[in-house]
Amino acid sequence: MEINILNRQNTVLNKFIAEIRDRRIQCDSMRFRRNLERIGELMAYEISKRFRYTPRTVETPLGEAEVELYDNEIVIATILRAGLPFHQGFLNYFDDAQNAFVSAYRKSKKDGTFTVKVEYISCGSLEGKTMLLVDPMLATGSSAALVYEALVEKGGMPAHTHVASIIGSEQGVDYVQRHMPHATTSLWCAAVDEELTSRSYIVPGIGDAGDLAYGEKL
Ligand SMILES: O=P(O)(O)OC[C@H]1O[C@H](OP(=O)(O)OP(=O)(O)O)[C@H](O)[C@@H]1O
Ligand SMILES: O=c1cc[nH]c(=O)[nH]1
Ligand SMILES: [Mg+2]
Repeated sequence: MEINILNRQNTVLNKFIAEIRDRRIQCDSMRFRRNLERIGELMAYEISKRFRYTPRTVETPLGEAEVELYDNEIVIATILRAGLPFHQGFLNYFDDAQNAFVSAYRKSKKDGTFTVKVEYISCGSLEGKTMLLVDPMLATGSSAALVYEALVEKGGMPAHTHVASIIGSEQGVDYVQRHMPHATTSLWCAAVDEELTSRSYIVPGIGDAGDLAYGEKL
């Protein structure tokens, strides 16, 4: 699996990551959502470098211009809730993409562990398409791997899947490498942190992305 960690190069992305991590800035939920969206836009640009391009001719008022355009059929798939602002960033650039939405949540057990439950799935055909599975947090990696399986079962097999996450953990990166198809999946993270808490929150991470974007849930 191709793995791309974007903050290994210093760019303006660092500022957006710093703002979503900073406890004094992240509590401004409108700015937090917009930062997830801005990171989605930057990642869309980076991922577009992997697409397949063919030459086209565009008529201008004064003549004809040659331009290379991608012809991948793109599906942007998102895990509710925290994925929504990130998804919007991708959709701002891939404005003609199809879209898929999946609900996944952590169901706690009495012993303090949890399983991830996938319930709602809305998607069209994925067969032969380029799927972008976007979710800002990759903690244990279970949500991404289970949602991928559920989407493929319902929509068919994409030609290639780009899993895009903002903050990953080393454990999550390792998990998706072991549980997703090697040849047809790429992973993109803005940053990867070393640790998880006993409740599988990323350290230093950002906290709970869904709550920061939309408020605490019961
Ligand atoms: O890699 P994992 O260990 O599976 O964790 C990552 C998941 O956790 C977050 O969602 P959460 O369950 O907090 O739902 P929310 O978006 O509704 O807050 C996040 O958006 C991922 O979907
Ligand atoms: O650190 C984490 C882990 C899962 N979900 C989050 O929102 N944050
Ligand atoms: Mg959450």
